[in-house]
Amino acid sequence: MSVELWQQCVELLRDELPAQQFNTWIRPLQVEAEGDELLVYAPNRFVLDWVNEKYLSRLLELLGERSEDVTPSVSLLIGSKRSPAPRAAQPASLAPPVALASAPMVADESPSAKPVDAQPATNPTTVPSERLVQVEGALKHTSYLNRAFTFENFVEGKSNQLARAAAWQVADNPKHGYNPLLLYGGVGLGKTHLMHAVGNHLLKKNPNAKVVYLHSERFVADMVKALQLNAINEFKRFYRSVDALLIDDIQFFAKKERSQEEFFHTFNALLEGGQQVILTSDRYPKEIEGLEERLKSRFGWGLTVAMEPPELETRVAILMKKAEQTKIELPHDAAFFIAQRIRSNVRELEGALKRVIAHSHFTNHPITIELIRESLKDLLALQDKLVSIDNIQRTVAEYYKIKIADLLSKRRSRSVARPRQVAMALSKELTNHSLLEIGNSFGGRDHTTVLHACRKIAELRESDADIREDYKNLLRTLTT
Ligand SMILES: Nc1ncnc2c1ncn2[C@@H]1O[C@H](COP(=O)(O)OP(=O)(O)OP(=O)(O)O)[C@@H](O)[C@H]1O
Repeated sequence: MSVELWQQCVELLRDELPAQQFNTWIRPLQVEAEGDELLVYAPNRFVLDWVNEKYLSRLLELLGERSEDVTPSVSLLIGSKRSPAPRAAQPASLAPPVALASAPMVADESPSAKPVDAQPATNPTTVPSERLVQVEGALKHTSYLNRAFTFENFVEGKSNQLARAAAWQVADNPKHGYNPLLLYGGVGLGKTHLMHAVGNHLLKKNPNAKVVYLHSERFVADMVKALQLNAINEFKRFYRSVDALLIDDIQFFAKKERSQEEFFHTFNALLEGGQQVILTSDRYPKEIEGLEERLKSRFGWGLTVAMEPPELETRVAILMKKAEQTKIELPHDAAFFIAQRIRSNVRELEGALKRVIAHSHFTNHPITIELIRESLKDLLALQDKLVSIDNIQRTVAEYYKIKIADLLSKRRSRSVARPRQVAMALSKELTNHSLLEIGNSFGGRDHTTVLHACRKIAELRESDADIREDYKNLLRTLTT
């Protein structure tokens, strides 16, 4: 059984699963061959159990179809390829009670390799008190959490459900949740909000808890300062004494070797001490260039969850929630209008709402679609310019590698008809043109053809992973 064959099957599974599920459960798996057997490593028991329950049988089926008369033999383990749990050393009792004829499981809850290069505890410092105060001064600001970022204020939707559940688990059950918890995704999608929500919840449960939040650049700056002041020991002690360490945007650690080194040791010390670590990143950590492999591998010990841009219904719910918080009356159709047009991320959505509210206060008029059009005039004009039917046709043709003329033609072959339907559905979703106008722009088709295309694509987005992915990619290209 080869690793390549496994990778092929993983690729096939990628087509069958929504991207978020794939990224959360399948992507962190590592694999290596041992004789005829494949050893598949999950970063923790949670992932292992989930993969075992939900995806392993499908993977075995795919492997079976491709490995002719050999019965696929796969062992699912906890650990990682570079430091796998030594199988021979595991007593039989480690195998969880899951019967899997062709996929025996061996699990080791704790990461097998203790960090060999973890630094010993630092000696008590003898630095003069003045320097100590300076360093503490530099560190003090780190502990402030944004009290407004709570679970209650966080609107749940398909795109953030998993991340919210994982964060809640950590908040409600630290030490038994995932450690580290790493949330990743594009800008303004609520990573910082969720991270603070955990911190706030920990503080609510235990007001004496030392919960420290900071941006990774702050960590770097503090470390540089501590080095300059020859007070790195205080720095180490401070960060290792926390109950929970929350670090935002760890991609900024890339290429900062000394900081990574320090962070690595802090991280290990916290994990060993059972203290909680929560991290965010703007991309999948394995894809951060200039980040040491050993750090990437440590991140995998906990749970890594993707956050996606919210879908329309969630955007509407977020707007309603924000309006409620500011005690502003926002009619549902007005929220819908804004949510339909501002789709890139939640921060932009909030920004648009703030502008609308300010405009309403300023003119002393209630919030109506008319008022929204007026207050977001420049934004909407810019968007209309970007998202014209012409632009949609150009982008779709490019994406599917067909000619724009094909989209407008009468050709009915699948390779052209499906992209045409996608382009029509996108035109309906992203522009304010009527069905009739859209039909006219696609070679003079009537409005029922456009309606049929929109329904067909909506249906396929539910049932066909390829179309779902294509549509998502095209939406992203056209709106960001
Ligand atoms: N699901 C949500 N419900 C309510 N508010 C949300 C939600 N998601 C994001 N927000 C709000 O959107 C704004 C941006 O969120 P946040 O700062 O957490 O994004 P981020 O993913 O950390 O972005 P960046 O990578 O740019 O730091 C915040 O004001 C936050 O409260």
